[in-house]
Amino acid sequence: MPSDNAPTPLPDVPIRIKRLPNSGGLPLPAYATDGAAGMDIVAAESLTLRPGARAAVATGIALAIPAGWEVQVRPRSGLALKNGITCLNTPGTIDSDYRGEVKVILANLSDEYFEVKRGERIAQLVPAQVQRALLIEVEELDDTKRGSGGFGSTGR
Ligand SMILES: O=c1ccn([C@H]2C[C@H](O)[C@@H](COP(=O)(O)OP(=O)(O)OP(=O)(O)O)O2)c(=O)[nH]1
Ligand SMILES: [Mg+2]
Repeated sequence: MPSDNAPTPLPDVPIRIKRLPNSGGLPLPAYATDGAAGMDIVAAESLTLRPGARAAVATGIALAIPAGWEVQVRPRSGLALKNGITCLNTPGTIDSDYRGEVKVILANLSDEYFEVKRGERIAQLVPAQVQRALLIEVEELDDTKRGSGGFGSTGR
């Protein structure tokens, strides 16, 4: 049971989507369950990924994401765990001004060939609000306890 003080979910962000000529018969990205964070997106082509290979896989869709937002392309854990298939550039970034076909850059980290079948769900899309930075160039930065320590400097 949700508690009485459950936070209000953010409203759905509207994103215009266009089917491209190669999308015939394919479903649009969709949430698999009511609580799914990502919309599963399917491959619009079939291909074979040899061990260690990567490919930009067509999805048959293009988006117009509202300004101030992006869409992240993330791997599916089942493909990762069972087949060693991930998105090489995860999370992939779809810019709000990109109007080309959304592609999923799959990599086969396993030692077996992997068949991507057209219509198979290969990744998931998550919209995210983007905060842009204003860079302020300075001569000196303030001191901190960490300083330039990093990359395991605090121990395991
Ligand atoms: O997984 C991805 C990542 C990117 N893109 C598209 C949409 C994105 O807006 C564009 C550019 O992506 P990114 O900025 O990550 O790549 P880049 O190498 O910096 O290319 P560019 O110089 O075009 O920005 O490529 C995809 O379709 N799928
Ligand atoms: Mg870029």
